[in-house]
Amino acid sequence: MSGTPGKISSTTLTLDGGSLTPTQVATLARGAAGTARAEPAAGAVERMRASVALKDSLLAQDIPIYGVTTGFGDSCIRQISGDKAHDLQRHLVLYHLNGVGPAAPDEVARATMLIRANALSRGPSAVRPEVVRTLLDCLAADILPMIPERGSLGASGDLVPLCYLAAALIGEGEVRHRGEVRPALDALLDAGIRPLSLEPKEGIALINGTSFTAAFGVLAAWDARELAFVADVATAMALESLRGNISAMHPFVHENKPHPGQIESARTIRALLCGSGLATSFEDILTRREPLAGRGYLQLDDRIQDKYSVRCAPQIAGIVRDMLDWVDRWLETEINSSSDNPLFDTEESRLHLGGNFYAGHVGHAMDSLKVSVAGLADLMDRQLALVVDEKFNGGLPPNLIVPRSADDPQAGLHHGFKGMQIAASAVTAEALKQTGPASVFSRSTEAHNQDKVSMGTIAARDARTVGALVREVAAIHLLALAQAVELRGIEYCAPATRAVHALLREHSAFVTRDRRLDGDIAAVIGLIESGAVRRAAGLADSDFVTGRGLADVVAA
Ligand SMILES: N[C@@H](Cc1ccccc1)C(=O)O
Repeated sequence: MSGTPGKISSTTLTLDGGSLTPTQVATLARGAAGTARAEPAAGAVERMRASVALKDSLLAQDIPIYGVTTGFGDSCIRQISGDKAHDLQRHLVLYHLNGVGPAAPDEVARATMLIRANALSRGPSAVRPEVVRTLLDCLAADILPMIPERGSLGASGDLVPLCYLAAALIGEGEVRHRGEVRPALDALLDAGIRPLSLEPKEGIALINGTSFTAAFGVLAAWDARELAFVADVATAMALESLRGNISAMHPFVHENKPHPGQIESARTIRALLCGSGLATSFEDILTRREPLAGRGYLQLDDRIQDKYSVRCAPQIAGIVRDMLDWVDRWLETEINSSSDNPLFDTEESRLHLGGNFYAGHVGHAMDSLKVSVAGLADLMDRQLALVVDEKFNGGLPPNLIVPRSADDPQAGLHHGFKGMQIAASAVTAEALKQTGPASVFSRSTEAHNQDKVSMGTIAARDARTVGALVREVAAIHLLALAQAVELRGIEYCAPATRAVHALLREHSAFVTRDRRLDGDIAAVIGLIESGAVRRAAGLADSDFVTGRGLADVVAA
């Protein structure tokens, strides 16, 4: 992950089509409404003007320009006269307004707008700078297209979803403006934004691209990074809860299998457990053990190594970290591309016809990412199963609720965290179910012009959904872990896990008797999503976005 967005809300991003980072997109998309400011770079404005001039000169020569003076897709065999070119763009937008499903959340709409504006700022799409400016003015005014989530093949671009963006810019249909649904035209006029009238090529340039898919992808990847960290926090707290063995996190182990993400997870867990009186080690176990003393067999009191969901946790969370390395690189390339067709080469004065609207890279990245992220839910659900179960939790009370004495009238009534673990298992199954690949489901469509498509939009939407489900599992798990470490004695916890426990306790009281916990879960989901859990564990936003790890910060 590259880029240093700092406080984007107080600055204006400059878009040149080549230097936007996923971090900038995620930060801007998730910032406060109306703070998303960006403008095209001077060089971008020049390039856009040059490609418009080339387009105009080719138009004047009656050369058939795909999507400008020809029909779309398979209908490219029909040329129309230049005087119909304006109307053609309008038809294009109208006949794709056929999306289905719920409207994409605001953060997705914002990310889509920023990514599309950046893509058009590269230059070869032959759109006027006004188009990019209008798009960015809407973003700054928080006028967001209502984009139905379903209907894109992720190839031929996100034609259907991006038409909703194009429609908003021309003042058609409805938008969400600071949370309120209203006619696009009213919102534009109120904000002092003149609706666009599309010039030839501008409609297809707006919609023939991967920006909606990439928006989901960037946000899913951002969530995955946060969740990898939260999984390490959970592992540290599970290890304390179970009085587990930190030796599995020793640098020697990980230097001998040096996947960087695995090393980073192990370092993070070690940093989180620094000063813990609950984590044990192989050396501790040796000092406690009774000598074999010539006997042929000895039942050991301690497990010398933990079950996989604790011992292999860095090898599991590390996969997400390592995967993000290449996923972020692919996303960064995608959002800094002309995902459009046709493209205008102003240096050679040539028109190029190609297939950059194919979202295959994002699709494959997301199909992989969602598998590894769902694996975190599986990991945490298994840890939780150990922590709540009196058969495995090393002396913690059954279901993490202190049993009443037999003569207490309430004895045997309380079930504590039993229901929480059931819910976590159900949500884990749902996350795992969502991991079926989308990119393998290519369908030949549109008169077999689009006879191989990416389905990247579905993959990216799945990946974001999986992230949300994993967050739910993590929230349930963290609540149980807060209970477990408190039962062990919070004073024995490491400072970092104690700080996480303190944050959780601000939102959820220790469970002394059966009570509903759904509100507590919702609160902790918010804490994970906003980065509050990570910050409590000691990793600030400024370090996180620049890729520094907890161990680097602690060592500094
Ligand atoms: N992506 C298609 C464009 C297209 C637009 C609208 C409908 C169909 C196809 C292409 O460039 O070939």
